[in-house]
Amino acid sequence: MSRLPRLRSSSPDRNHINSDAGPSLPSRMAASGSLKRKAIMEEDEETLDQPRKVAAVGPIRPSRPLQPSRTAANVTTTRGVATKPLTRPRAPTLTQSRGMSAPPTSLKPQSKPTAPVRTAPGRVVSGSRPAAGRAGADDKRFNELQSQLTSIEEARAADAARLAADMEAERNKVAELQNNHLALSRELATAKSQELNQRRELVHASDEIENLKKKHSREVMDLEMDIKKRDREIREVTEDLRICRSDLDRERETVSTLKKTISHQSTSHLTLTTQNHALEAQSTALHSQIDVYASTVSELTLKLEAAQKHIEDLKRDAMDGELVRRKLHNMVQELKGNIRVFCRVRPILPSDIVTYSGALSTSGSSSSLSEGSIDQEKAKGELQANLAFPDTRDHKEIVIASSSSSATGQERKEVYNFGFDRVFEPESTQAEVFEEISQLAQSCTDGYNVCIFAYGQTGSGKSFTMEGGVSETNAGMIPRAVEQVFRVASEMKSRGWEYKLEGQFLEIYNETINDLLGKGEFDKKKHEIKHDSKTGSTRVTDIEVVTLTSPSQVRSLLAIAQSRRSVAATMMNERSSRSHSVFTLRISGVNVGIAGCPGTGERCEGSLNLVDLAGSERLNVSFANGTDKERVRETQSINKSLSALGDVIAALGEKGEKGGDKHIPYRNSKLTYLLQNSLSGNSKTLMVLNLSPLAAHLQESLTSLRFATKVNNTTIGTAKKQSRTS
Ligand SMILES: Nc1ncnc2c1ncn2[C@@H]1O[C@H](COP(=O)(O)OP(=O)(O)OP(=O)(O)O)[C@@H](O)[C@H]1O
Repeated sequence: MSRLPRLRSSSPDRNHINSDAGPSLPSRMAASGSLKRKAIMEEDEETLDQPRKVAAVGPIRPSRPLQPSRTAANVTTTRGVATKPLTRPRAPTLTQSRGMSAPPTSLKPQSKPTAPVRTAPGRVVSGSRPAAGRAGADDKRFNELQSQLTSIEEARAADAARLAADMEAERNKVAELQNNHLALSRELATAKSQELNQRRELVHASDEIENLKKKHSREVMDLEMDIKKRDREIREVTEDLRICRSDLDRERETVSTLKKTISHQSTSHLTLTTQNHALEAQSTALHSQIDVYASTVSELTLKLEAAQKHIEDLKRDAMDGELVRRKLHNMVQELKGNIRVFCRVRPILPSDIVTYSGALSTSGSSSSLSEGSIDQEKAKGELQANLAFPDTRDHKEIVIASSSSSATGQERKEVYNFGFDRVFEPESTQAEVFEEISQLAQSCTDGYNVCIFAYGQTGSGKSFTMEGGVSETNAGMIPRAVEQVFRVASEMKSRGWEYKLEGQFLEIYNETINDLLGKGEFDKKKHEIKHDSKTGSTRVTDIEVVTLTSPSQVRSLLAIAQSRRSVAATMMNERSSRSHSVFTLRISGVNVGIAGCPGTGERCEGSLNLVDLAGSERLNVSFANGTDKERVRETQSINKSLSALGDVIAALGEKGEKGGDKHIPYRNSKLTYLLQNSLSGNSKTLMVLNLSPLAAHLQESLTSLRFATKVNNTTIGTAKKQSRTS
């Protein structure tokens, strides 16, 4: 049996297959860059290395079928690999012809028997026997051989025929196999191309799977996020639901409440409907009444219009009346005298009893003199000067009696009688004093300059009169005047006037001005007095001018001034006694009118100067030894300014009497220069003479009384005052 040569596929062929399958494969691998795909490709290659059923067919050359005519010896593979030759059919074994190893190719009679016949390579038929002896045997033998040969030939022919038939059969088989092979090759090619396609599809599928995986992971992430979002939403919705439920519960409660209310209201509604019907009936009745009233109203409206017109006329009359009142008030003040003098005697104080206990004839220590006790009253009687107030109706007189010893030793009694515009006894209250002063405060709001002095020796009650004590009843002239001005300003609003109030507070110490309301260091700033001749106003440079909004504010300003003065005081020197203090309240008003009645635009500017003068005692009384130079200087300065004040008032009096261009020595002191505009012209001046009730101060009191009388006899303007002196 011949076998088909086994054709193995070599690695180049595999490469060929691979190259057929894959010129695009590596590039795809490179393009994808995917390790996984590479692994798949390696796996593919390994799969290709596996032995296959079709590999025995040989390399894929479908276009070259096997050649049936090629002998086994000549058969080689296309790659030069030798294949086994087809097996030659074996001839029947010849037992007689041992030397013949192979049959002759053709059977021909030999013409030269001597010649060795080479039947087969290496074998030679020998012809060395003698031809004669052996001719018959040879012929016989030859014949035998010939017959044998013939039979061999025949056998051989038969074998050849059989062989040819076998060959033919083999060829047929080969052809069939080749056909099969071709068919299989085609199938293989088809299968390979399918495989390639499948591989491509596989790669595509891998890519797609990869993409799908990515997409899937993205989708999974999206889904997870979505789930989280949904979870959040669910939580929110749950929270909303919870809130909604609670809202719903509340709403349910509200609804039930409302239902109850509705049921109540429907009941009320029914009641109201009934009432409404009743009211409608009433309304109809009222409508008819309204008609009656409407006619009445129209009548009243006419009357009201007439009344309003009348009111406006009255308002106009009132404003005109206000002008008349001002004029009359001023005339009254002028008639009273533009310089007036009040005298006020303070009561004896417990401190006086302590101070002058040595002078008491009655025994007993000062500590035993409790207030209101008989001893104290007795002591007061002893200490008190002989003062009398005979004018019990008009309170205009004060009489002082004194006794002195003459050179001959005779006791001489003297009586001094003084008359003033008003004399206040020790029991007089602050309110009573102010009642007389309040008219001057009124003049101030009418646009006049007013000046009120408190004059007297140290401890006579000047500060008490001007500033007063802490309590309401003890409030002095300054807070009361301010309060009055505020009250008048607010009352005047109804008459069409609007006021602005400003205040300043200064002291004159040793002819130097100090700002008691200033914020800087006390006693350091230099201030100058400036007069405006056109407006008649006076201004002090660098002085703190405070806009006043309420009386309480003025009280706190007084406290500030007091504290600044206390800082400047020394143990030896009570500042308030040694300096003049001047509180100035400036009032500016404009007539803006009232509703329905336009203002006249009239303006007025007035000022109220409340002056607490320094102690008026004489130098030799205060400082008998006169060693303290500073205090001597203070006293000289005080005396100078007080005498300058007296000179100015006297000059004004002379001018009033005689007229003409009498020189008024305002510039002789800071005090008179400061008060220049408040002492002259249309100004009104009041001097409050404060007296000590003590007998010990009698001489000082008499000096003060004489000075005050001099002032009281002075006339400024039209009115002239009379006075009586002893
Ligand atoms: N009318 C009065 N009623 C009750 N106490 C008075 C009266 N007048 C003065 N005093 C008291 O007398 C004392 C001395 O008064 P005040 O300080 O006012 O005198 P002064 O003249 O201002 O003295 P100085 O010149 O030292 O300032 C104070 O304690 C005061 O309270």
